[in-house]
Amino acid sequence: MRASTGTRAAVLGAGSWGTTFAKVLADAGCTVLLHARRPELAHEIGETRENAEYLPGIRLPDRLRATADAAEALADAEIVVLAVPSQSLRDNLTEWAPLLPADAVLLSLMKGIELGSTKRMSQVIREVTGAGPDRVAALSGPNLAREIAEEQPAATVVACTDHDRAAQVQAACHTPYFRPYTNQDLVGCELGGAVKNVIALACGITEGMGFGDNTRASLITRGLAETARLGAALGAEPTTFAGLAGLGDLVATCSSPLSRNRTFGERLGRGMSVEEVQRSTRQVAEGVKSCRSVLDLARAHGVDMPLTEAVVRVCHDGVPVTQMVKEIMSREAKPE
Ligand SMILES: NC(=O)C1=CN([C@@H]2O[C@H](COP(=O)(O)OP(=O)(O)OC[C@H]3O[C@@H](n4cnc5c(N)ncnc54)[C@H](O)[C@@H]3O)[C@@H](O)[C@H]2O)C=CC1
Ligand SMILES: O=C(CO)COP(=O)(O)O
Repeated sequence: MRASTGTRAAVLGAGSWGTTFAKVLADAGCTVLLHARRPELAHEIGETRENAEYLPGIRLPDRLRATADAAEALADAEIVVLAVPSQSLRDNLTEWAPLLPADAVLLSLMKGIELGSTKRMSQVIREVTGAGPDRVAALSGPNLAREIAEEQPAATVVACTDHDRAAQVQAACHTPYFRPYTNQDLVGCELGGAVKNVIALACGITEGMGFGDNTRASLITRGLAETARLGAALGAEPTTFAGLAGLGDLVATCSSPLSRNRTFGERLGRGMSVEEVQRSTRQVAEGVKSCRSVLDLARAHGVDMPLTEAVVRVCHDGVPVTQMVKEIMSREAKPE
């Protein structure tokens, strides 16, 4: 493990993953400023060393400070971590862009595709900030926030087209419980993270309907197949989808009761409406919106994504979950 003591990091977004990753960076030796939108949350973290709303019971390290002042968070940062909901990134970043240090790495933790533009988060970051590809990275893998916050061992991928930058971020977040690998396939890693949320919704739906492990394994496997098809059309490396940002994250999210996407789907499967489920949670379940942008992206590239389409039909077209299952199962028979 390379020591990274002294690296200055800013984490923008104090939700469950932003706060957890800020802890990881601090545990790896970085000096971390965590930016919360609400001054009262920043104050509470400072006073209690806990983000009780998102991570109750987790003590945050002393090397981590919280602030509601973005300029203070970003001053002199060498690594700027973006951890807000994907659909609000463009607006948030437009506000922060003038404050970004010129050479800082911009690291996306987000797993979504922008509605309308169908852009990946790294593309939004480059467009808003003008940063070159060597400064923009993404972190993705089987990383349910609560488990990482409890220091349960896990691995992840730091993706950047520039290997040296990926290695810089890798060193900055490597701890005894968090093991980052590098990968230069940014496209594949970002797609893996965004599409697995959509497949986790499908898994949750069938779970809520009372179906078991065969159904889930079938969805995971066919979900991976359609993710890889989209990746091939967009120039991703096929091997990425067999890795942590592909299969690894897909399996974790589709299987875990901690996943917000899977839980959202489970509630739909039990009969709640999309609006009812949305009202029942404060945290972001990215797949609910990103299913539409993923499908738009697939159609623009002539890629068939039947599971993503099924999730769109339930989440946005009001199709009942029983009908969704019938539609998937009655598709034309074909070779695997
Ligand atoms: N929670 C997890 O286990 C993991 C989450 N991720 C990804 O990280 C990203 C952030 O997720 P979380 O921190 O879990 O989300 P969250 O819902 O727990 O927190 C979102 C944070 O963004 C802030 N925010 C800023 N602008 C906002 C706006 N306009 N609307 C709503 N919130 C706004 C909120 O105040 C909050 O601090 C997502 O893309 C998610 O898919 C990735 C890996 C693990
Ligand atoms: O991305 C995640 C795990 O890697 C978290 O998934 P959820 O957003 O569904 O909780």
